[in-house]
Amino acid sequence: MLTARTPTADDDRVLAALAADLPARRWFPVKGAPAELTLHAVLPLTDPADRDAADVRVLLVRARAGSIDALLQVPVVVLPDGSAGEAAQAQLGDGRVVVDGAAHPAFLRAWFAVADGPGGAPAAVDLTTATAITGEQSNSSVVLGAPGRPGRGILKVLRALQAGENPDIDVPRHLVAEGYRGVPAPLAWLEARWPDPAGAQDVHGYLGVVSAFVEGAHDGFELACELAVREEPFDALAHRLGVVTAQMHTALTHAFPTVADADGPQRLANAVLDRFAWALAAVPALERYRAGVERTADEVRGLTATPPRQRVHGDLHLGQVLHVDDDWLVLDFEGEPLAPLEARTRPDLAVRDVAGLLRSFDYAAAVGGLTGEAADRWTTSARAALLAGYAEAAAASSGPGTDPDTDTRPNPDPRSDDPTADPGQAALLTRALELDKTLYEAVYESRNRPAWLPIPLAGLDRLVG
Ligand SMILES: Nc1ncnc2c1ncn2[C@@H]1O[C@H](COP(=O)(O)OP(=O)(O)O)[C@@H](O)[C@H]1O
Ligand SMILES: O=P(O)(O)O[C@H]1O[C@H](CO)[C@@H](O[C@H]2O[C@H](CO)[C@@H](O)[C@H](O)[C@H]2O)[C@H](O)[C@H]1O
Repeated sequence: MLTARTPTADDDRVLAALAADLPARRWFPVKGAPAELTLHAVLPLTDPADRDAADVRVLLVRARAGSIDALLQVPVVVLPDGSAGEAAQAQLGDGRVVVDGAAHPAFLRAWFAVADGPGGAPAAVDLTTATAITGEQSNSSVVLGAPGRPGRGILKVLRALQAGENPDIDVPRHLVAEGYRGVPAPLAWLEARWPDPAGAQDVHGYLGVVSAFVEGAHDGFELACELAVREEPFDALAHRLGVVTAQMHTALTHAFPTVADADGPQRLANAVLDRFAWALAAVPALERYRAGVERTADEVRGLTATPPRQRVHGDLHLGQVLHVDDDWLVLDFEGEPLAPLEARTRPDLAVRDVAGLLRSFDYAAAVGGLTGEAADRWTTSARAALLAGYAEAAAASSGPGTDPDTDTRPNPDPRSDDPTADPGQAALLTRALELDKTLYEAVYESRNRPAWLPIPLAGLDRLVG
């Protein structure tokens, strides 16, 4: 466990040198508006026992703008000028340069020296090759080890730090402990203690995790977009994804408690209205959907009940699943990065994850260039396939180790103890959670990728326009 220290004048200097560059990073949570950056604390990672060790530090930078107040992890390596080549991120003007730490060998060696877990020090992971992923990510991932060689891992440097449990590490650890094989196994993780920006106490949380690297995997979103570009159906893949999602939900009910919720319909209706108010504050153009959102919330209040709440993925979309060997693996149990941790670890409705995947089909169709009827055709059949796969596997899960894609026995009633077994109620529940997710996406896109805001807006037109 690392412990933070108070920043020195030299740390301030490093941040000052980086200040212009940080807001341009994909993971920086404030886009299109100036953010106030302050150096909150520093986690020293330089090995004090090694006189030749490189100067490795993790800056904990507080970024504030409007309603956003995030504590960001910025790992850096400070090197003599001329030794960093093209990788230098900023000059300190005193013969030293600052280099982004995330994929730097000195940072990785120091990281593994203090990490915990079955792949921690001495590292079972090959640190001689490190390649940063350049993707649409809220965090920064670095692939460790060379292709086709043993000891490959993927380090995820969590960018917006949260105190307490980290579902992205805890959930896969629990699932693997349960014998579930649908997630990459966590190999090493790093925890730290830092002063709470909002209080006098120190808090503790995770800085990152290394998971087993899945060789030859295809990102689900890229795969779906490629098919959409060629107007080829995603249906078979969507069906299997529905199966895998239902199996993940079953495994989660074994690993974590479930909670019956007598006030489920009220709670969900209020949550949709709260989500709308939150989204409206960030994207005033959403006002035109008010009547439709309120109508949906009223319909939800009329549900007889909602299914028991359980641990869920929380932000399931095609970018969180990997296709490998004709199957899907699920990643990134962090939940919605814009939500507080407490909300992300609460038991929730499993159908939230199904709704997340359904939304993703709209994104894949749009990014793949499909419009009008072609987009409708592509998404409608993918949606039907996903829902069918999910329902079949939910039914099959009542028998041990069953898989609907290989099991030939007749299915028992999928939701015999589920109050939303009525198809109309189930469809309303899915629609309400899709609406909730689409409102979230409108905020996410307006903050991160304004050019993509039309995608959730088109979704809102369809759901409540
Ligand atoms: N274990 C893994 N094996 C192979 N690739 C992975 C693995 N974990 C993540 N990736 C790749 O890294 C990308 C980002 O990972 P993810 O955990 O979703 O990060 P973020 O929370 O920042 O979105 C994924 O879309 C996937 O392409
Ligand atoms: O960074 P995370 O993967 O944890 O999730 C956030 O970023 C996602 C974008 O990368 C965002 O997902 C939205 O865009 C996806 C395509 O890039 C699309 O497949 C999803 O359906 C859509 O919600 C996600 O919402 C956000 O939390």
